[in-house]
Amino acid sequence: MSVISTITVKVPATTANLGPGFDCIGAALKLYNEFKFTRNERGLIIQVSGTEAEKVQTDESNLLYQAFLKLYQYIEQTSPSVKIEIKLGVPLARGLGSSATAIVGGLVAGNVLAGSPLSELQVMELAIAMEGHPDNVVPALLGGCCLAATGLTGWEICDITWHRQIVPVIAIPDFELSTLEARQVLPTEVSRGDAIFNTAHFGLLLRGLATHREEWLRAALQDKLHQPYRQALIPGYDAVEAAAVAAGAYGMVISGAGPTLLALTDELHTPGVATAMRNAWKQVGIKSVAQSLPLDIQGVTIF
Ligand SMILES: Nc1ncnc2c1ncn2[C@@H]1O[C@H](COP(=O)(O)OP(=O)(O)OP(=O)(O)O)[C@@H](O)[C@H]1O
Ligand SMILES: N[C@@H](CCO)C(=O)O
Repeated sequence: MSVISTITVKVPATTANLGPGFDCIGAALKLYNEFKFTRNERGLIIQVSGTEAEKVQTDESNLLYQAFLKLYQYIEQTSPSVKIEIKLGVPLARGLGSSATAIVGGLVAGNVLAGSPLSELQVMELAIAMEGHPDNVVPALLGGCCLAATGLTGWEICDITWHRQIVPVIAIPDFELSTLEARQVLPTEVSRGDAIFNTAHFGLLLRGLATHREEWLRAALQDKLHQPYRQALIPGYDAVEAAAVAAGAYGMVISGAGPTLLALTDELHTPGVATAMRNAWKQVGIKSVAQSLPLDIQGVTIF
């Protein structure tokens, strides 16, 4: 069997939670990180280019490399020495699944270089264990919008129908919010009322996404498990939400753990919603980049 000496893995950004689906739903977006691994006898080399490249670690602590090592640990083999070239398109710590791209990229690259001993399901389980929740890594691997739930013997993954007329618009501010910090503000227990609220609204979200029925979508994006606690970490949240809705969005939510904000709208209102979100943030002194990003339906690609 010939030994593979180089491989490139392209992994999409993801937006998790979609309001009431905290820690269980996410969608892949057409924004990518690319990771090239080349066997290299002279020890670890990590080179980074692209968006905010200077912020990524270039030593053994790099998350992408840690995931690569994890794969080899799991299959009980010594990892090869590699040169890694990272091309960043997904901004870091903004709620767009940058850590998931690194985890998925490192595991998938490691698996291919090792001769593909693990199935896609095994790689997915390792990725979920590393990230701690499934809602970014699963769509990053599979593409589209995915729901992950613990089954009786392992994870159950459902692909969620996303009506083609529903367009995501994201506004990415120029400040970071780590997932760790955004999880620390959450209560460990919630009331029965809040649990029922989210159960009902999550059901409504799934039906709203499938049907594009506007009144369902407008109501469905509400959440009581994480957003009320996280909004204080995102200055201007209320103003950006009001501007997005006034410009024609069905509603707005925090993308992942934030601070990126995600509005759902239709094709016609997309430019107006993006401009309104950017302007609302500008008025409170925050620079942002706002744009529509279609769903990626392919997930991780290898070449
Ligand atoms: N391409 C990468 N290579 C190496 N490490 C990365 C890469 N991308 C992200 N990371 C690591 O992940 C951290 C960001 O993870 P964090 O979970 O806080 O945010 P996120 O994944 O962007 O957002 P969210 O999980 O809310 O979608 C970075 O600070 C960095 O340490
Ligand atoms: N579900 C996760 C996504 C961010 O990684 C959270 O909201 O904390």
